[in-house]
Amino acid sequence: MDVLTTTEMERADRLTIAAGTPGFALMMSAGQAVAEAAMDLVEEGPIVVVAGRGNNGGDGFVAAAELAARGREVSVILLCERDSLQGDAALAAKGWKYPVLPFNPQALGKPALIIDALFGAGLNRPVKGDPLEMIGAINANGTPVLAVDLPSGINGTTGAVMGAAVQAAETVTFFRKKPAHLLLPGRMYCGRVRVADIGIAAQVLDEIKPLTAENLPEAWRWSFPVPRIDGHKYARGHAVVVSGDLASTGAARLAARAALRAGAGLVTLASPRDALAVNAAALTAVMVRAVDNPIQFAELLGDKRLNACVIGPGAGVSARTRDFVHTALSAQRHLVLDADALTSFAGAPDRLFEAIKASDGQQVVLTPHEGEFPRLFSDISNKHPGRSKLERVRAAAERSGAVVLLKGADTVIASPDGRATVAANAPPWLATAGAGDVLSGIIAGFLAQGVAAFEAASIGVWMHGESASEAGPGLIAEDLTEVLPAVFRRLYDEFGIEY
Ligand SMILES: NC(=O)C1=CN([C@@H]2O[C@H](COP(=O)(O)OP(=O)(O)OC[C@H]3O[C@@H](n4cnc5c(N)ncnc54)[C@H](O)[C@@H]3O)[C@@H](O)[C@H]2O)[C@@H](O)CC1
Ligand SMILES: [K+]
Repeated sequence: MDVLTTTEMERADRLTIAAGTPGFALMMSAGQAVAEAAMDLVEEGPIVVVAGRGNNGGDGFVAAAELAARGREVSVILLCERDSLQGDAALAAKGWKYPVLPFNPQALGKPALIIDALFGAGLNRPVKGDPLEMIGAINANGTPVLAVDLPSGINGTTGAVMGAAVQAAETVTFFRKKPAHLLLPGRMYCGRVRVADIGIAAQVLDEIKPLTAENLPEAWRWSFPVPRIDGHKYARGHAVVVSGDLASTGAARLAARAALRAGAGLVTLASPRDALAVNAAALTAVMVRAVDNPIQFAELLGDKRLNACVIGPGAGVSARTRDFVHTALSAQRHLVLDADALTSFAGAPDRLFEAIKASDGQQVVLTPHEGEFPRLFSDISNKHPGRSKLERVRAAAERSGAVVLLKGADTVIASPDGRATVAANAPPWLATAGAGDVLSGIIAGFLAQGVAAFEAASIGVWMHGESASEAGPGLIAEDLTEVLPAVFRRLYDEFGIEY
Protein backbone atom coordinates (compact mmCIF):
# COMPACT_ATOMS: atom_id res chain seq x y z
CA MET A 1 0.00 0.00 0.00
CA ASP A 2 1.35 3.44 -0.92
CA VAL A 3 2.32 5.76 1.89
CA LEU A 4 1.81 9.51 1.48
CA THR A 5 3.73 12.34 3.11
CA THR A 6 1.54 15.05 4.57
CA THR A 7 2.32 17.21 1.52
CA GLU A 8 1.28 14.42 -0.84
CA MET A 9 -1.87 13.90 1.20
CA GLU A 10 -2.73 17.58 0.87
CA ARG A 11 -2.35 17.14 -2.86
CA ALA A 12 -4.69 14.15 -2.79
CA ASP A 13 -7.23 16.35 -1.00
CA ARG A 14 -6.77 19.20 -3.48
CA LEU A 15 -7.05 16.96 -6.53
CA THR A 16 -10.23 15.43 -5.13
CA ILE A 17 -11.69 18.84 -4.36
CA ALA A 18 -10.74 20.09 -7.85
CA ALA A 19 -12.52 17.06 -9.33
CA GLY A 20 -15.74 18.18 -7.66
CA THR A 21 -15.89 16.75 -4.14
CA PRO A 22 -16.14 19.61 -1.62
CA GLY A 23 -13.51 19.61 1.13
CA PHE A 24 -16.31 19.58 3.66
CA ALA A 25 -17.61 16.32 2.22
CA LEU A 26 -14.18 14.79 2.87
CA MET A 27 -14.29 16.10 6.41
CA MET A 28 -17.77 14.63 6.93
CA SER A 29 -16.55 11.22 5.76
CA ALA A 30 -13.45 11.52 7.93
CA GLY A 31 -15.46 12.43 11.02
CA GLN A 32 -17.92 9.63 10.38
CA ALA A 33 -15.10 7.12 10.07
CA VAL A 34 -13.78 8.33 13.43
CA ALA A 35 -17.25 7.94 14.98
CA GLU A 36 -17.45 4.43 13.56
CA ALA A 37 -14.10 3.51 15.10
CA ALA A 38 -15.18 5.02 18.43
CA MET A 39 -18.34 2.92 18.43
CA ASP A 40 -16.23 -0.17 17.80
CA LEU A 41 -13.79 0.70 20.57
CA VAL A 42 -16.28 1.42 23.37
CA GLU A 43 -19.87 0.28 23.27
CA GLU A 44 -20.98 2.48 26.13
CA GLY A 45 -19.90 5.31 28.39
CA PRO A 46 -19.13 8.96 27.82
CA ILE A 47 -16.79 10.17 25.09
CA VAL A 48 -14.68 13.34 25.21
CA VAL A 49 -13.41 14.95 22.02
CA VAL A 50 -10.37 17.19 22.39
CA ALA A 51 -10.40 19.49 19.36
CA GLY A 52 -7.78 21.85 17.96
CA ARG A 53 -8.27 24.91 15.78
CA GLY A 54 -7.61 23.28 12.42
CA ASN A 55 -9.29 20.67 10.24
CA ASN A 56 -8.20 17.89 12.57
CA GLY A 57 -10.45 19.54 15.13
CA GLY A 58 -13.07 19.81 12.39
CA ASP A 59 -13.01 16.03 12.01
CA GLY A 60 -13.45 15.87 15.78
CA PHE A 61 -16.59 18.03 15.66
CA VAL A 62 -18.11 15.87 12.93
CA ALA A 63 -17.35 12.73 14.95
CA ALA A 64 -18.86 14.32 18.08
CA ALA A 65 -22.08 15.22 16.27
CA GLU A 66 -22.31 11.78 14.71
CA LEU A 67 -21.78 10.02 18.05
CA ALA A 68 -24.35 12.25 19.76
CA ALA A 69 -26.80 11.45 16.97
CA ARG A 70 -26.23 7.79 17.73
CA GLY A 71 -27.22 8.41 21.33
CA ARG A 72 -23.77 8.60 22.88
CA GLU A 73 -22.94 11.01 25.67
CA VAL A 74 -20.33 13.31 24.12
CA SER A 75 -18.53 16.49 25.13
CA VAL A 76 -16.07 18.63 23.19
CA ILE A 77 -13.10 20.48 24.66
CA LEU A 78 -11.87 23.16 22.28
CA LEU A 79 -8.40 24.73 22.16
CA CYS A 80 -9.58 28.13 20.93
CA GLU A 81 -12.67 30.34 20.90
CA ARG A 82 -15.41 28.67 18.94
CA ASP A 83 -16.06 31.73 16.77
CA SER A 84 -12.39 31.96 15.82
CA LEU A 85 -12.63 28.70 13.83
CA GLN A 86 -12.34 29.07 10.08
CA GLY A 87 -13.23 27.27 6.89
CA ASP A 88 -14.37 23.66 7.03
CA ALA A 89 -13.58 23.45 10.75
CA ALA A 90 -16.00 26.35 11.41
CA LEU A 91 -18.64 24.56 9.33
CA ALA A 92 -18.08 21.35 11.26
CA ALA A 93 -18.40 23.19 14.58
CA LYS A 94 -21.77 24.57 13.40
CA GLY A 95 -22.98 20.98 13.18
CA TRP A 96 -22.26 20.54 16.91
CA LYS A 97 -25.40 21.85 18.61
CA TYR A 98 -24.08 21.82 22.15
CA PRO A 99 -21.68 24.01 24.11
CA VAL A 100 -17.95 23.40 24.06
CA LEU A 101 -15.90 23.06 27.24
CA PRO A 102 -12.94 25.35 27.87
CA PHE A 103 -9.48 23.96 27.20
CA ASN A 104 -8.71 22.79 30.69
CA PRO A 105 -7.26 19.36 31.52
CA GLN A 106 -9.77 19.11 34.39
CA ALA A 107 -12.54 19.04 31.80
CA LEU A 108 -11.41 15.58 30.62
CA GLY A 109 -12.99 13.88 33.63
CA LYS A 110 -12.99 10.09 33.47
CA PRO A 111 -14.68 9.16 30.18
CA ALA A 112 -14.80 5.76 28.48
CA LEU A 113 -12.93 7.13 25.46
CA ILE A 114 -10.97 10.24 24.51
CA ILE A 115 -10.92 11.27 20.86
CA ASP A 116 -7.76 13.18 20.11
CA ALA A 117 -8.48 15.75 17.41
CA LEU A 118 -5.98 18.35 18.56
CA PHE A 119 -3.36 18.32 15.81
CA GLY A 120 -3.05 16.25 12.67
CA ALA A 121 -1.17 16.87 9.46
CA GLY A 122 -0.95 20.59 10.22
CA LEU A 123 1.38 20.25 13.22
CA ASN A 124 4.30 22.46 12.27
CA ARG A 125 6.15 23.33 15.48
CA PRO A 126 6.92 21.80 18.86
CA VAL A 127 4.01 21.54 21.25
CA LYS A 128 4.17 23.98 24.16
CA GLY A 129 1.98 25.62 26.77
CA ASP A 130 -1.68 24.61 27.07
CA PRO A 131 -1.62 21.90 24.34
CA LEU A 132 1.46 20.38 25.99
CA GLU A 133 -0.32 20.29 29.31
CA MET A 134 -3.41 18.76 27.72
CA ILE A 135 -1.39 16.02 26.01
CA GLY A 136 0.18 15.20 29.37
CA ALA A 137 -3.27 15.05 30.99
CA ILE A 138 -4.66 12.83 28.21
CA ASN A 139 -1.79 10.38 28.65
CA ALA A 140 -2.12 10.43 32.43
CA ASN A 141 -5.89 9.91 32.30
CA GLY A 142 -5.68 6.18 31.72
CA THR A 143 -8.62 6.21 29.31
CA PRO A 144 -8.11 4.67 25.86
CA VAL A 145 -7.48 7.25 23.16
CA LEU A 146 -8.64 7.23 19.56
CA ALA A 147 -6.42 9.56 17.51
CA VAL A 148 -7.75 11.36 14.47
CA ASP A 149 -5.30 10.99 11.57
CA LEU A 150 -2.22 11.11 13.82
CA PRO A 151 -1.63 11.10 17.56
CA SER A 152 -1.30 14.81 18.35
CA GLY A 153 2.35 15.80 18.65
CA ILE A 154 3.56 13.31 16.03
CA ASN A 155 4.94 14.74 12.82
CA GLY A 156 3.09 12.88 10.06
CA THR A 157 5.96 12.88 7.60
CA THR A 158 8.90 12.08 9.87
CA GLY A 159 7.32 10.15 12.74
CA ALA A 160 9.12 12.40 15.23
CA VAL A 161 7.62 13.48 18.54
CA MET A 162 7.42 17.28 18.51
CA GLY A 163 7.76 18.03 22.18
CA ALA A 164 5.17 15.55 23.43
CA ALA A 165 2.61 13.24 21.84
CA VAL A 166 -0.61 11.52 22.67
CA GLN A 167 -0.37 7.77 23.25
CA ALA A 168 -3.27 6.33 21.28
CA ALA A 169 -4.88 2.91 21.42
CA GLU A 170 -6.04 3.33 17.85
CA THR A 171 -5.50 5.83 15.05
CA VAL A 172 -7.89 6.40 12.18
CA THR A 173 -6.18 7.89 9.18
CA PHE A 174 -7.59 8.72 5.81
CA PHE A 175 -7.05 7.34 2.31
CA ARG A 176 -3.48 6.07 2.86
CA LYS A 177 -1.05 5.70 5.74
CA LYS A 178 1.51 8.42 6.36
CA PRO A 179 5.18 7.68 7.16
CA ALA A 180 4.58 8.36 10.88
CA HIS A 181 2.23 5.38 11.06
CA LEU A 182 5.19 3.14 10.21
CA LEU A 183 8.35 4.94 11.30
CA LEU A 184 9.52 5.04 14.90
CA PRO A 185 8.81 6.62 17.25
CA GLY A 186 5.51 7.64 15.62
CA ARG A 187 4.30 4.07 15.12
CA MET A 188 4.53 3.36 18.84
CA TYR A 189 2.12 6.22 19.58
CA CYS A 190 -0.49 5.17 17.00
CA GLY A 191 -1.73 1.92 18.45
CA ARG A 192 -3.69 0.01 15.83
CA VAL A 193 -3.90 1.95 12.58
CA ARG A 194 -7.14 1.95 10.66
CA VAL A 195 -7.19 3.45 7.17
CA ALA A 196 -10.59 4.89 6.24
CA ASP A 197 -11.90 5.55 2.76
CA ILE A 198 -13.20 9.13 2.70
CA GLY A 199 -14.04 9.33 -0.99
CA ILE A 200 -10.62 10.10 -2.45
CA ALA A 201 -10.21 8.10 -5.65
CA ALA A 202 -7.08 5.96 -6.04
CA GLN A 203 -6.59 7.63 -9.44
CA VAL A 204 -5.14 10.70 -7.75
CA LEU A 205 -2.08 8.54 -7.11
CA ASP A 206 -1.39 8.46 -10.86
CA GLU A 207 -0.70 12.16 -10.57
CA ILE A 208 1.03 12.18 -7.19
CA LYS A 209 3.26 9.21 -8.03
CA PRO A 210 4.15 8.37 -4.44
CA LEU A 211 7.59 6.80 -4.01
CA THR A 212 7.02 5.15 -0.66
CA ALA A 213 5.10 2.01 0.20
CA GLU A 214 4.60 -0.14 3.25
CA ASN A 215 6.70 -3.25 2.78
CA LEU A 216 3.86 -5.70 2.17
CA PRO A 217 3.68 -8.51 -0.41
CA GLU A 218 1.56 -6.40 -2.75
CA ALA A 219 4.59 -4.07 -3.11
CA TRP A 220 6.64 -6.81 -4.83
CA ARG A 221 4.04 -9.36 -5.88
CA TRP A 222 5.11 -9.20 -9.52
CA SER A 223 8.82 -9.53 -8.79
CA PHE A 224 8.42 -12.57 -6.57
CA PRO A 225 10.20 -15.54 -8.18
CA VAL A 226 8.19 -18.70 -8.50
CA PRO A 227 10.18 -21.82 -9.39
CA ARG A 228 9.06 -23.18 -12.76
CA ILE A 229 7.99 -26.74 -13.20
CA ASP A 230 10.46 -27.04 -16.09
CA GLY A 231 13.22 -25.24 -14.20
CA HIS A 232 16.28 -26.75 -12.58
CA LYS A 233 18.54 -25.65 -9.76
CA TYR A 234 20.95 -23.83 -12.09
CA ALA A 235 18.08 -21.64 -13.27
CA ARG A 236 17.64 -20.44 -9.70
CA GLY A 237 21.12 -19.01 -9.33
CA HIS A 238 24.17 -19.83 -7.28
CA ALA A 239 24.97 -17.73 -4.24
CA VAL A 240 28.41 -17.43 -2.69
CA VAL A 241 28.95 -16.46 0.92
CA VAL A 242 32.40 -15.44 2.09
CA SER A 243 33.27 -17.04 5.41
CA GLY A 244 35.24 -15.42 8.20
CA ASP A 245 38.35 -17.05 9.63
CA LEU A 246 38.47 -20.03 11.95
CA ALA A 247 37.25 -18.07 14.97
CA SER A 248 34.23 -16.54 13.24
CA THR A 249 32.62 -18.85 10.73
CA GLY A 250 29.10 -19.11 12.15
CA ALA A 251 27.75 -15.86 10.70
CA ALA A 252 28.56 -16.87 7.13
CA ARG A 253 27.01 -20.32 7.64
CA LEU A 254 23.80 -18.69 8.85
CA ALA A 255 23.75 -16.53 5.73
CA ALA A 256 24.51 -19.47 3.46
CA ARG A 257 21.73 -21.63 4.84
CA ALA A 258 19.33 -18.71 4.57
CA ALA A 259 20.26 -18.13 0.91
CA LEU A 260 19.47 -21.77 0.17
CA ARG A 261 16.17 -21.63 2.06
CA ALA A 262 15.26 -18.43 0.21
CA GLY A 263 15.44 -20.37 -3.01
CA ALA A 264 18.93 -20.01 -4.47
CA GLY A 265 19.53 -23.13 -6.59
CA LEU A 266 22.98 -23.66 -5.10
CA VAL A 267 25.03 -22.06 -2.38
CA THR A 268 28.78 -22.17 -1.89
CA LEU A 269 30.63 -21.04 1.18
CA ALA A 270 34.01 -19.53 0.26
CA SER A 271 36.06 -20.51 3.30
CA PRO A 272 39.65 -19.88 4.40
CA ARG A 273 41.52 -23.16 4.12
CA ASP A 274 42.16 -23.42 7.85
CA ALA A 275 38.41 -23.09 8.52
CA LEU A 276 37.39 -25.62 5.86
CA ALA A 277 37.02 -28.50 8.26
CA VAL A 278 34.87 -26.64 10.73
CA ASN A 279 32.68 -25.23 7.96
CA ALA A 280 32.35 -28.53 6.14
CA ALA A 281 31.47 -30.37 9.33
CA ALA A 282 28.61 -27.98 9.99
CA LEU A 283 27.14 -27.89 6.49
CA THR A 284 25.36 -30.38 4.28
CA ALA A 285 23.48 -28.92 1.35
CA VAL A 286 25.75 -25.87 1.24
CA MET A 287 29.00 -26.56 -0.62
CA VAL A 288 32.36 -25.42 0.72
CA ARG A 289 35.33 -24.19 -1.31
CA ALA A 290 38.77 -23.13 -0.08
CA VAL A 291 39.33 -19.46 -0.78
CA ASP A 292 42.16 -17.75 1.06
CA ASN A 293 42.63 -14.51 -0.80
CA PRO A 294 41.08 -12.18 -3.36
CA ILE A 295 42.89 -13.90 -6.24
CA GLN A 296 41.36 -17.25 -5.38
CA PHE A 297 38.05 -15.51 -4.91
CA ALA A 298 38.34 -14.02 -8.41
CA GLU A 299 39.11 -17.53 -9.72
CA LEU A 300 36.02 -18.90 -8.02
CA LEU A 301 33.94 -16.13 -9.57
CA GLY A 302 35.38 -17.07 -12.95
CA ASP A 303 32.45 -19.47 -13.03
CA LYS A 304 29.72 -17.17 -14.32
CA ARG A 305 26.98 -19.25 -12.75
CA LEU A 306 27.97 -17.97 -9.33
CA ASN A 307 25.86 -14.88 -9.64
CA ALA A 308 25.29 -13.41 -6.17
CA CYS A 309 27.60 -12.89 -3.20
CA VAL A 310 27.34 -12.05 0.47
CA ILE A 311 30.33 -10.39 2.04
CA GLY A 312 30.48 -9.14 5.59
CA PRO A 313 29.09 -11.54 8.19
CA GLY A 314 32.07 -12.49 10.35
CA ALA A 315 34.41 -11.26 7.60
CA GLY A 316 36.60 -9.07 9.80
CA VAL A 317 37.29 -5.37 9.39
CA SER A 318 40.32 -5.33 7.11
CA ALA A 319 41.91 -4.43 3.82
CA ARG A 320 41.39 -8.07 2.86
CA THR A 321 37.63 -7.70 3.25
CA ARG A 322 37.75 -4.55 1.12
CA ASP A 323 39.65 -6.46 -1.55
CA PHE A 324 37.03 -9.21 -1.56
CA VAL A 325 34.35 -6.57 -2.07
CA HIS A 326 36.24 -4.97 -4.94
CA THR A 327 36.77 -8.40 -6.47
CA ALA A 328 33.05 -9.15 -6.42
CA LEU A 329 32.23 -5.71 -7.79
CA SER A 330 34.71 -5.99 -10.66
CA ALA A 331 33.33 -9.44 -11.41
CA GLN A 332 29.91 -7.77 -11.78
CA ARG A 333 28.21 -9.97 -9.24
CA HIS A 334 25.00 -9.14 -7.44
CA LEU A 335 26.10 -8.36 -3.96
CA VAL A 336 24.93 -8.01 -0.39
CA LEU A 337 27.36 -6.07 1.77
CA ASP A 338 26.75 -6.39 5.49
CA ALA A 339 28.48 -5.89 8.81
CA ASP A 340 32.29 -5.95 8.51
CA ALA A 341 32.18 -5.35 4.77
CA LEU A 342 30.56 -2.00 5.52
CA THR A 343 32.79 -1.12 8.45
CA SER A 344 35.87 -1.97 6.38
CA PHE A 345 35.06 1.07 4.22
CA ALA A 346 34.49 3.39 7.17
CA GLY A 347 37.55 5.51 6.41
CA ALA A 348 36.88 5.92 2.70
CA PRO A 349 33.29 5.18 1.78
CA ASP A 350 33.58 7.09 -1.49
CA ARG A 351 35.91 4.43 -2.85
CA LEU A 352 33.16 1.89 -2.31
CA PHE A 353 30.49 4.11 -3.84
CA GLU A 354 32.62 4.82 -6.90
CA ALA A 355 33.21 1.12 -7.42
CA ILE A 356 29.49 0.40 -7.10
CA LYS A 357 28.61 3.10 -9.60
CA ALA A 358 31.38 2.09 -12.00
CA SER A 359 30.07 -1.42 -12.50
CA ASP A 360 26.85 -1.53 -14.42
CA GLY A 361 24.01 -3.99 -14.43
CA GLN A 362 24.73 -5.54 -11.11
CA GLN A 363 22.54 -5.21 -8.09
CA VAL A 364 24.11 -4.15 -4.81
CA VAL A 365 22.43 -4.04 -1.42
CA LEU A 366 24.00 -2.46 1.67
CA THR A 367 22.46 -3.63 4.94
CA PRO A 368 23.73 -1.43 7.78
CA HIS A 369 22.19 -1.17 11.23
CA GLU A 370 22.06 2.18 13.01
CA GLY A 371 25.60 1.69 14.32
CA GLU A 372 27.06 0.97 10.89
CA PHE A 373 25.12 3.55 8.90
CA PRO A 374 27.10 6.59 10.15
CA ARG A 375 30.37 4.86 9.31
CA LEU A 376 29.46 5.17 5.65
CA PHE A 377 27.17 8.18 5.73
CA SER A 378 28.44 10.33 8.57
CA ASP A 379 26.81 13.54 7.34
CA ILE A 380 23.39 11.97 6.74
CA SER A 381 23.27 10.04 9.95
CA ASN A 382 22.19 12.85 12.22
CA LYS A 383 18.82 12.07 13.66
CA HIS A 384 17.43 15.56 13.96
CA PRO A 385 13.65 15.60 14.00
CA GLY A 386 13.35 17.35 10.66
CA ARG A 387 15.01 14.48 8.83
CA SER A 388 13.19 11.20 8.82
CA LYS A 389 14.73 7.77 8.56
CA LEU A 390 13.12 7.58 5.13
CA GLU A 391 14.90 10.69 3.93
CA ARG A 392 18.21 9.58 5.40
CA VAL A 393 18.09 6.20 3.71
CA ARG A 394 16.97 7.71 0.40
CA ALA A 395 19.90 10.11 0.53
CA ALA A 396 22.26 7.22 1.31
CA ALA A 397 20.96 5.19 -1.63
CA GLU A 398 21.36 8.09 -3.99
CA ARG A 399 24.88 8.77 -2.78
CA SER A 400 26.10 5.17 -2.84
CA GLY A 401 24.39 3.98 -6.01
CA ALA A 402 23.25 0.91 -4.07
CA VAL A 403 19.99 -0.14 -2.51
CA VAL A 404 20.35 0.77 1.15
CA LEU A 405 18.51 -1.12 3.85
CA LEU A 406 18.69 0.48 7.29
CA LYS A 407 17.70 -2.11 9.84
CA GLY A 408 15.50 -1.57 12.86
CA ALA A 409 11.96 -2.18 14.03
CA ASP A 410 11.05 0.14 11.16
CA THR A 411 13.47 -1.10 8.51
CA VAL A 412 13.63 1.28 5.56
CA ILE A 413 14.80 0.13 2.14
CA ALA A 414 15.58 2.76 -0.47
CA SER A 415 16.66 2.56 -4.07
CA PRO A 416 18.93 5.11 -5.79
CA ASP A 417 15.93 5.95 -8.02
CA GLY A 418 14.03 7.27 -4.97
CA ARG A 419 11.65 4.37 -4.29
CA ALA A 420 11.42 3.21 -0.70
CA THR A 421 9.59 0.71 1.45
CA VAL A 422 9.07 0.77 5.21
CA ALA A 423 8.58 -2.48 7.10
CA ALA A 424 6.40 -2.75 10.16
CA ASN A 425 6.13 -6.53 10.49
CA ALA A 426 9.17 -7.38 12.62
CA PRO A 427 8.43 -8.52 16.17
CA PRO A 428 10.78 -7.26 18.90
CA TRP A 429 12.34 -10.68 19.48
CA LEU A 430 13.85 -10.55 15.99
CA ALA A 431 16.61 -8.37 17.44
CA THR A 432 18.86 -11.32 18.29
CA ALA A 433 22.42 -12.40 17.55
CA GLY A 434 22.85 -13.58 13.98
CA ALA A 435 19.49 -12.36 12.69
CA GLY A 436 21.24 -9.87 10.43
CA ASP A 437 23.40 -12.62 8.91
CA VAL A 438 20.25 -14.55 8.06
CA LEU A 439 18.73 -11.46 6.45
CA SER A 440 21.73 -10.92 4.20
CA GLY A 441 21.54 -14.56 3.14
CA ILE A 442 17.83 -14.38 2.33
CA ILE A 443 18.39 -11.29 0.19
CA ALA A 444 21.27 -12.98 -1.63
CA GLY A 445 18.99 -15.95 -2.24
CA PHE A 446 16.55 -13.70 -4.07
CA LEU A 447 19.32 -11.83 -5.94
CA ALA A 448 20.60 -15.22 -7.10
CA GLN A 449 17.16 -15.95 -8.53
CA GLY A 450 17.37 -12.81 -10.61
CA VAL A 451 15.25 -10.49 -8.48
CA ALA A 452 16.38 -6.85 -8.66
CA ALA A 453 18.05 -5.41 -5.56
CA PHE A 454 15.23 -3.19 -4.31
CA GLU A 455 12.67 -5.97 -4.54
CA ALA A 456 15.07 -8.63 -3.26
CA ALA A 457 15.80 -6.50 -0.20
CA SER A 458 12.11 -5.76 0.38
CA ILE A 459 11.11 -9.41 -0.01
CA GLY A 460 13.97 -10.44 2.28
CA VAL A 461 12.99 -8.01 5.01
CA TRP A 462 9.36 -9.05 4.88
CA MET A 463 10.13 -12.77 5.00
CA HIS A 464 12.64 -12.24 7.78
CA GLY A 465 10.02 -10.42 9.88
CA GLU A 466 7.36 -13.02 9.13
CA SER A 467 9.75 -15.83 10.04
CA ALA A 468 10.36 -14.22 13.40
CA SER A 469 6.61 -14.00 14.04
CA GLU A 470 6.24 -17.58 12.90
CA ALA A 471 8.97 -18.79 15.27
CA GLY A 472 7.67 -16.66 18.13
CA PRO A 473 9.33 -15.40 21.32
CA GLY A 474 12.44 -17.27 22.32
CA LEU A 475 13.63 -17.15 18.74
CA ILE A 476 17.29 -17.66 17.92
CA ALA A 477 18.74 -16.89 14.50
CA GLU A 478 18.90 -20.56 13.52
CA ASP A 479 15.11 -20.80 13.83
CA LEU A 480 14.53 -18.18 11.16
CA THR A 481 15.69 -20.34 8.30
CA GLU A 482 13.78 -23.33 9.60
CA VAL A 483 10.42 -21.58 9.56
CA LEU A 484 10.95 -19.97 6.14
CA PRO A 485 9.06 -22.81 4.38
CA ALA A 486 5.96 -21.99 6.45
CA VAL A 487 6.27 -18.33 5.46
CA PHE A 488 6.63 -19.34 1.80
CA ARG A 489 3.48 -21.41 2.05
CA ARG A 490 1.49 -18.50 3.45
CA LEU A 491 2.81 -16.24 0.73
CA TYR A 492 1.97 -18.78 -1.99
CA ASP A 493 -1.54 -19.01 -0.55
CA GLU A 494 -1.88 -15.24 -0.53
CA PHE A 495 -0.64 -14.97 -4.11
CA GLY A 496 -2.77 -17.89 -5.25
CA ILE A 497 0.27 -19.85 -6.40
CA GLU A 498 -0.26 -23.60 -6.42
CA TYR A 499 2.21 -25.89 -4.70
N1 LIG B 1 -9.67 18.77 3.16
C1 LIG B 1 -8.68 18.29 3.86
O1 LIG B 1 -7.54 18.72 3.68
C2 LIG B 1 -8.95 17.24 4.86
C3 LIG B 1 -8.27 17.28 6.06
N2 LIG B 1 -8.59 16.46 7.05
C4 LIG B 1 -8.09 16.68 8.41
O2 LIG B 1 -7.38 17.88 8.47
C5 LIG B 1 -6.17 17.70 9.16
C6 LIG B 1 -5.20 18.74 8.76
O3 LIG B 1 -5.81 19.96 9.04
P1 LIG B 1 -5.00 21.30 9.16
O4 LIG B 1 -4.12 21.43 8.01
O5 LIG B 1 -6.01 22.35 9.38
O6 LIG B 1 -4.07 21.10 10.41
P2 LIG B 1 -4.33 20.65 11.92
O7 LIG B 1 -5.76 20.62 12.23
O8 LIG B 1 -3.53 19.45 12.12
O9 LIG B 1 -3.66 21.81 12.77
C7 LIG B 1 -3.38 23.05 12.24
C8 LIG B 1 -3.55 24.14 13.28
O10 LIG B 1 -2.75 23.90 14.40
C9 LIG B 1 -1.81 24.94 14.55
N3 LIG B 1 -0.58 24.35 15.05
C10 LIG B 1 0.31 23.61 14.41
N4 LIG B 1 1.28 23.19 15.25
C11 LIG B 1 0.96 23.68 16.47
C12 LIG B 1 1.57 23.61 17.73
N5 LIG B 1 2.67 22.92 17.94
N6 LIG B 1 0.99 24.25 18.77
C13 LIG B 1 -0.14 24.94 18.58
N7 LIG B 1 -0.77 25.05 17.41
C14 LIG B 1 -0.22 24.43 16.35
C15 LIG B 1 -1.69 25.56 13.19
O11 LIG B 1 -1.24 26.89 13.29
C16 LIG B 1 -3.12 25.46 12.71
O12 LIG B 1 -3.91 26.47 13.27
C17 LIG B 1 -5.79 16.28 8.87
O13 LIG B 1 -4.91 15.79 9.83
C18 LIG B 1 -7.14 15.61 8.88
O14 LIG B 1 -7.50 15.25 10.20
C19 LIG B 1 -9.75 15.59 6.93
O15 LIG B 1 -10.86 16.35 7.33
C20 LIG B 1 -9.95 15.11 5.54
C21 LIG B 1 -9.98 16.22 4.57
K1 LIG C 1 -4.91 14.04 16.29
